[in-house]
Order: sequence, then structure tokens, then C-alpha cells
Amino acid sequence: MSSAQPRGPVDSSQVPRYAGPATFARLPRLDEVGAADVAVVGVPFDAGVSYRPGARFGGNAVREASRLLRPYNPAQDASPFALAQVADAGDIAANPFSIEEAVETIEGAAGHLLGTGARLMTLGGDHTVALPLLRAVARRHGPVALLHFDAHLDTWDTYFGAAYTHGTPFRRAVEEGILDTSALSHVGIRGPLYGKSDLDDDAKMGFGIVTSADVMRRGVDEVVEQLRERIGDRPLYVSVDIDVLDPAHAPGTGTPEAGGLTSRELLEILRGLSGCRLVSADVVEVAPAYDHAEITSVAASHTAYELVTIMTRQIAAAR
Ligand SMILES: N=C(N)NCCCC(=O)O
Ligand SMILES: [Zn+2]
Ligand SMILES: [Zn+2]
Repeated sequence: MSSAQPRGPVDSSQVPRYAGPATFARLPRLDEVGAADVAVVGVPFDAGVSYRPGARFGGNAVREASRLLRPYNPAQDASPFALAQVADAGDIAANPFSIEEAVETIEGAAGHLLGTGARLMTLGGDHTVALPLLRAVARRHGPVALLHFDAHLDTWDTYFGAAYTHGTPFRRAVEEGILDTSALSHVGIRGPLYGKSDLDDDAKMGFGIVTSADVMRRGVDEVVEQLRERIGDRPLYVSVDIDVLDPAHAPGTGTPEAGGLTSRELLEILRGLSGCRLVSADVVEVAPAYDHAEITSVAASHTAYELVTIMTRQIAAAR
């Protein structure tokens, strides 16, 4: 990115925040600024779901809800959009009728954006999209540490014989050697499984689990400390399935599970990661048709805001 001042969001004291088409946080579009340090990109794809569809509308719902974000983030003492150029790169046009083709398209488009030097803040889409995103990220950075927030393991093998689904991206990623298996963590896991072997398989792949109950019992600070120790200074990818939140905090999702994190806990854990080498991130599984009063998309917009803040702080610190 050039040394020119980043172009920030539309000023909500000059133009009402509900006016005009929505980009993430009212930021400029990528084509308006030419290049970005962080590209917010939508992936409207949900052909990989096993239950309720609708996450194809998640990215735009998060953009709409993000109109209320303000430019200074007190929790990380940073103005993320002044530290680096953040821009909305629009949506990746993924084929809704062919999962294989969609996965290829997403990998290619993500690779193109990463090739410009941008980090990605992806708005899903169902969790299938994490696999092509991780492929593109690993091509640039090598195998990455993964911090995965989710009610679900998403390390299952196949559904109806299909290898690429929203329940299988991280098994595929481990098989493909694109993850650093010494630094894999799930946070927020809960709910019924198919069998105990799900956990055994997951552990064999190298994952450590912080359950939703662990977060409640041990508290945010201890969990953050454990996660940071595992991540170290490795390049890190964070994948947030919004169903990591309790259905009270995120009703608008396809496979809800009772007993989840509060949005306060999730945001605090993310803030605790500030300073980590976050190379890209996604927020997935927002399905607005099941949402109420934008509860879920507001939570997702703040989640993306914290992740973008971590990235821009790091970009600025490295200059
Ligand atoms: N990735 C998400 N959200 N869900 C996976 C659920 C897989 C199942 O139906 O068992
Ligand atoms: Zn999930
Ligand atoms: Zn998931």
C-alpha cells in the first residue's frame, strides 16, 4: 500500500449512517482506492450446508449491520481504518450449483486478492468457504496456525459422500497439509456428536479443544493465555462460525446449538489476540432469515471489526 493516508469510512456526522448502499463499516470500495492492506470480501455461498440454508445472504446482512461501527476502537486503543487501508472488495461470484466449482472460484479469487498484498477479512457464506480460503492463504504463507471458533468441530469426513461441506473443511485442510498441526485450536465446542470417535479423530488431527463450558469455568483471560501460547508468532488464520455464540446471541444461523458463548466473551477473547500475526480471517454462517433485530449480524459485524483492528494494528506496527 502507498504511504498516502488511508481513505476511511463515510463520516456519519455528515451523511446519515443509514443513507446509501452498504459497504463494510461504510468504507470505500476496493475499486475506489485501487489497493488495500485489508480487503473485506463477501462469499455468498451456502450450498454446503447440512441443515438450514441462507448463509449466502450473510455477508450483505453484516455489511448492513456494520453501518453503526465507529472509527475508534477503545478496546484495542486503535483507529483501525486510519492505521491501514481497509476496503470492501465486494463479493466472490461462486457457483451455487457446483460446490467443486465454487471452491475453485473462491480459492482463485482469494489468491488474487492476497497476491496484491492484502489480508482478507471474509464475510461468509457457510463454513465450506474456509477450505479454499485456507488453501489460498497457505500458498502465500505456508501452513498456518488455526484458531477456530465454532459450536461444531467441522472435522467430519463426508456428508452423503460429499467431501466439501460446511462440516468438513478442517479435515480436508489437515489432509492437504495447509495447516500447522502444532497450533490448531477449536473454541466454543459443544452439543451432541455422532460418536466419541469424532473427538478421537479430531485430536489425532492435532486439534486442542476449549469447550464453551471451559470458557465459562476458566474465564476469558486464562483461555486467551493458553491460546496465545499455542499460537506463538506463527502466521495465524482465525475462522469464526457465528454459531459459536449462544442462540440467544446469534439466532440467525443454520445449525444452532444451546449453551454457547456470549458475544461479550467472543469479543473479549478476540481482543486478547491483539499482537498475534493474523494473516487473514473469516466470519461465516450468518443466516439472516432466522435473525431478529439484526442480533446476529450486529454481533458478526463487531467480530469482524475486532479482527480487522488486530490486522491493521499489526500492519502499522510492522512499517
Ligand atoms: N459448520 C457448521 N455450522 N455446522 C456443521 C454442522 C454439521 C452437521 O450437520 O452435523
Ligand atoms: Zn458451527
Ligand atoms: Zn462451522
